[in-house]
Amino acid sequence: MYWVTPAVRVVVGAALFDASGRHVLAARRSAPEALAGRWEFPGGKVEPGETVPAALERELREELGVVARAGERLPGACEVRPGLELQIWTASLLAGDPHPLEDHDQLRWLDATTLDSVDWLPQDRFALPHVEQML
Ligand SMILES: Nc1nc2c([nH]c(=O)n2[C@H]2C[C@H](O)[C@@H](COP(=O)(O)OP(=O)(O)OP(=O)(O)O)O2)c(=O)[nH]1
Repeated sequence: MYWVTPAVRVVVGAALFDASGRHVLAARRSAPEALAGRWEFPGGKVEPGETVPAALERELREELGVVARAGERLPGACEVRPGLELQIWTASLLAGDPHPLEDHDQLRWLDATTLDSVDWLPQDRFALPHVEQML
């Protein structure tokens, strides 16, 4: 008798800070229908063989058209669904202006006073106190 540990796939979301470090980017999902209209940290699934920072930098290029550098992982994680774990990592914007190229229909830079002004996906809320401390 043996047990197989199910593989957990990571979704990485970016707490992307602007050059001043005083604003973080929130993105409003346009799909799928169940998530549309809710706000999240832009990102996506880590591909097999890819590191989490590399996935985060790739996703920000694809989704927002920007060059960003991954920083550190924020404490905690959330199970989006069985086998899928959401981690939030910091990222700094190196080049480009973010545009909602894929998966999102609105972007918003938030500061410490407006961080809670959007309708965050519940799964993302664990990261908000950590992000707030950094703004
Ligand atoms: N990117 C992102 N996804 C999140 C967050 N919070 C959250 O629950 N999710 C969920 C939504 C999706 O079910 C899943 C990520 O899927 P995704 O569609 O963004 O991933 P992906 O770009 O790699 O897309 P695909 O390979 O499935 O086409 O995680 C978040 O802050 N950022």
